[in-house]
Amino acid sequence: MKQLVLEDGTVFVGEGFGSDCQTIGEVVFNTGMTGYQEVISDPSYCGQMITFTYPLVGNYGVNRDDFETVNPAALGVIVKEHCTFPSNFRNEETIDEFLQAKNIPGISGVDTRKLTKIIRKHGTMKAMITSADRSISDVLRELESTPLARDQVQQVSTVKPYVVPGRGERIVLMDFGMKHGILREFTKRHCHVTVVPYHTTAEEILRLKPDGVMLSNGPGDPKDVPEAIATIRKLIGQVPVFGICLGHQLIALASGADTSKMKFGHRGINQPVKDLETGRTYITSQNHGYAVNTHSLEQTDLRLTQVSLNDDSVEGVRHAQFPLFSVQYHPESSPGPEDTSHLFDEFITMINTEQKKTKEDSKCLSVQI
Ligand SMILES: NC(=O)CC[C@H](N)C(=O)O
Repeated sequence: MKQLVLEDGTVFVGEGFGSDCQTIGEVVFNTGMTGYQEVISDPSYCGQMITFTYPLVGNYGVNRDDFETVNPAALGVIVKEHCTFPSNFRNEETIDEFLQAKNIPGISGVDTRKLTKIIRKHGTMKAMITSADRSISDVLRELESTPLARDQVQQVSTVKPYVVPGRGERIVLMDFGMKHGILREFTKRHCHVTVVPYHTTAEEILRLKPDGVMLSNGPGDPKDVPEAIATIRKLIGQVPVFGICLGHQLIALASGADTSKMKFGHRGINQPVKDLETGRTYITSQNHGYAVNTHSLEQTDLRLTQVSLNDDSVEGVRHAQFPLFSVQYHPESSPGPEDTSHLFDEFITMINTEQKKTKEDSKCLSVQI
């Protein structure tokens, strides 16, 4: 038997599955009814344990296609029930086998809706999955003396740059813990993508002569990656930029706005977002625990373009002069609705418009000469 002990002393006893190891992390809840494979393998969960509000997890197994990264960075999985006989034509292994292979502990038999209500009330909490034999006071002492990691981006970003060739627009993708879905959206559109580590400087990026720079999602507090904020500050105005999730938060910080930690965040695949430019509402896929502070945008060149219909938090911004926009949610879905995948087309259109402008400017210049 295993136990999940929250830092406030709440204890849930259940059955262990997956890896047998002990883990300490931040518990966050995801409300998606499907997509557990993509969620568990999303690198933005680095340092966190995921609890699913949907009661049955693993019923279509784990397949070879739906990974968002090869080695998941989530620290634990908490479920009401995990399926041991998955049924699906793509099924390769059970969630239990998958978590064992990836050394991620799981606990089942937990009332995850009760757990979610506790988190909604108190906010996200530090917790431990450990053997049910350990005394609670002992576990609480260890929890208190173990700080949560703050170097998650460093843990999940690529160590070296690499290229995914294509004949289209040349994109430099800053990898803060990129989901494969983002890369997939660019390769689908025939782009030539150079993926670079999180600490790549603006000079190194501009030397690659990119047509556009994509800033990926990633784990942790955006303020923990000051080197990326400094890079982005230099890129703004030099090249078209598109940011997703952590990338969006870093753009805000680089522009002089501020971010803060939300009480329990947005994690799920049915989050409604209103586009203030068109008046349309989109259903989006989300996974974030930090948000850009709305009023902090006032003293910047960023304009608020999208808001969450659940809590009015910032979901999108656009630069007033330069070709740059970003969103807090995941237009690449994986998992979730594809309502906003057109944003990748908009980015490519933005790049092409900029290229045309530069060509016309150089023509004017040569006529004057
Ligand atoms: N998916 C993401 O990029 C998450 C961004 C950031 N780590 C947050 O939790 O808000």
